[in-house]
Amino acid sequence: MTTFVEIDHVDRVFHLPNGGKYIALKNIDLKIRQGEFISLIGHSGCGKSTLLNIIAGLDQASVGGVTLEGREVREPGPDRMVVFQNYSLLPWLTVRENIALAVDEVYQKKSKADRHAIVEQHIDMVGLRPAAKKRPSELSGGMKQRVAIARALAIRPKLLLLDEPFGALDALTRGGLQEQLMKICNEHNVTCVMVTHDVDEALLLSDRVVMLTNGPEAHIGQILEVPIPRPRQRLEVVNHPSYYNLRNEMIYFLNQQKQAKKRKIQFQAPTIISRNGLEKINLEIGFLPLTDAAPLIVAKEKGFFADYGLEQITLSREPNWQEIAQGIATGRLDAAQMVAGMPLALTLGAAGKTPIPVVNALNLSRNANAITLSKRLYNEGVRSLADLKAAINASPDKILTLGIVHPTSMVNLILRYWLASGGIDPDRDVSLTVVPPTQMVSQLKAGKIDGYCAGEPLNYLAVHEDVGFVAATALEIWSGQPKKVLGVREDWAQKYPETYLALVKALLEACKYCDDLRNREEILQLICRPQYLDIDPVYVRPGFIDPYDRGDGTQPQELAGYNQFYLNQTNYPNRTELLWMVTQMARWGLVPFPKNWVEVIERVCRTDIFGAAARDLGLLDIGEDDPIHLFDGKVFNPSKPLEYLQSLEIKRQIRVEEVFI
Ligand SMILES: Nc1ncnc2c1ncn2[C@@H]1O[C@H](COP(=O)(O)OP(=O)(O)OP(=O)(O)O)[C@@H](O)[C@H]1O
Repeated sequence: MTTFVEIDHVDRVFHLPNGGKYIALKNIDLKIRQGEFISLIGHSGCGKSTLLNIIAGLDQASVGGVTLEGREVREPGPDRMVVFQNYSLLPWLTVRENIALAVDEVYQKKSKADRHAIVEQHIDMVGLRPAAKKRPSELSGGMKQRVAIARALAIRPKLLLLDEPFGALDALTRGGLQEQLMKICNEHNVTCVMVTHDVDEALLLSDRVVMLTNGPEAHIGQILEVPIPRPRQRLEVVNHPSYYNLRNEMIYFLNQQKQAKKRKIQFQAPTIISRNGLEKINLEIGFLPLTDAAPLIVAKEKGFFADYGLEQITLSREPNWQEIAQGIATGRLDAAQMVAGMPLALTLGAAGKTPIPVVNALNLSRNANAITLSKRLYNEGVRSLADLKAAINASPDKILTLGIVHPTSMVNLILRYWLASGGIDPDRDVSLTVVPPTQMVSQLKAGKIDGYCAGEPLNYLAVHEDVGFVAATALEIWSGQPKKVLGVREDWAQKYPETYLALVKALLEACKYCDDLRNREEILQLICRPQYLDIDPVYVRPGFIDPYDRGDGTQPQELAGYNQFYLNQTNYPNRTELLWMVTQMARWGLVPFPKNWVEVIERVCRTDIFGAAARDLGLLDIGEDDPIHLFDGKVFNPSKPLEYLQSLEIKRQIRVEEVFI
């Protein structure tokens, strides 16, 4: 993406009269393309206007900054025009004079006739010719806002900034103006950032909706791509297949922020409730709306948490894996469902982040990942990895984009491994991009990505919607691969040892329940409820209960063990597997390979806690650290990880360092 505006790690700290400080914005990082329409949405007071003012140059970031076409924004300028909710027109000037004032100021070198023509063109653009001689007091709210927009556009700003521009208008006027703005932006390729509270307005106008969390320290919680083609008609937008999904995502995010705020207020009261011999029985556990959240949902709904004394468990549905990582890092979440590599990556401080020791004493699921490629590739004859390589070779100018849910997820490591085994360099021959799971299918449908590696039900959804086919499943690449784990901070585990043990035991029981196939129908109904996956069970059945069609016309595939929660030593936090992940993260430059890898693995992989839980439950066959067999015939021998790493052909520069944890 060519960056037009870059908001580069912006913090805004306000110094308060009492000597304290208020951190309104924290680490806002966003790149905007030319011609893109971005909406900023979030609850009142979260910092939307503060951010807009920083982009406008009306306010300064305390940390980081903003660049427009590579130049730093330090003060207001005619290349950025702001349209405010209250119009800001000069009351003693007419419509024409208000617009002319800005035009005369900016275009001093143009002739009077040229300036006049610009003013008249913009009066027409917003349909105000009959009112051109009227003063603001003689205009309706909608007309005043049209003047403000015309005035802003007349000086051809590079960036149009709109702060709730239609907030004060009635619904009819608002609708008309939204359509006019959309038309003007399309015709003139205007780049816009708009603050709004209105979910439908954001979806109608935007290419991307940036959702801010509540302050203090508001940050970007989620970014939604709106894959609805332009030019847009309101009715077509509302009828677009992704509209209600996107709308639900936004409402869910906003509701969740509201609840988080409430919980923060309740936090004033003592938040640690000790009972039943446990240090803390009230836990907040994060999860993502994916099929493999089943053990957490079952533990709550079937009473396994309560059986182990954990009486007050809140399952918090999170928008993406970044939010899970942040929730654990800040202590907002006690524990979370995590992608398998996340405890390790957080502990090592992957990608230059501050290391946060996180431990795993329980694997929650295995397999149920797959690689989906687009129907377009299918129609070009791509069926296998070799076909994909041939397609890439045949079009060297076109770089395919493939989605992953998080850099530390197994899907990233598995997709990279699969590509590299076929001679495709995952960093050079294709482009990998992080997409929240909830947006994977809509981005594939919109042609923004050409495929992805993800968990279920995302692969089957692409097949069902006829936008993709499954090129390889986890069972074919590495049968039994770890998928989701239970992550908690190491200091949390030390502070609440009995609680942690109870949590592991309750979830082990839930995992066992999930792998009793007689319970699957019941579990399907539980996990699809609105507060969890919020999806029609029909989309989750394939692979979970029924076999599924891969979307390539072949017979439904045998999927026994595809969603695995307990059988075949699923839950053992296997050190060999973790070490393999270290090699892959080092292979792709996410982390250095730790000289002290034994220490790192022992620290993250808490087989001692798993062993204690298994013993208490009478489980004897708990698992062991066996070598790993992958689809390309290579065997990973844990006694020589560096040799293995060096033997891999496609890789980045390997750094071998002592890692201090
Ligand atoms: N000059 C200031 N000094 C101290 N705090 C400030 C200052 N300006 C803004 N804030 C605080 O920063 C936070 C963000 O304010 P901002 O106006 O950006 O929010 P907003 O999301 O635009 O809200 P709304 O939707 O209600 O307009 C608020 O908590 C506000 O009280």
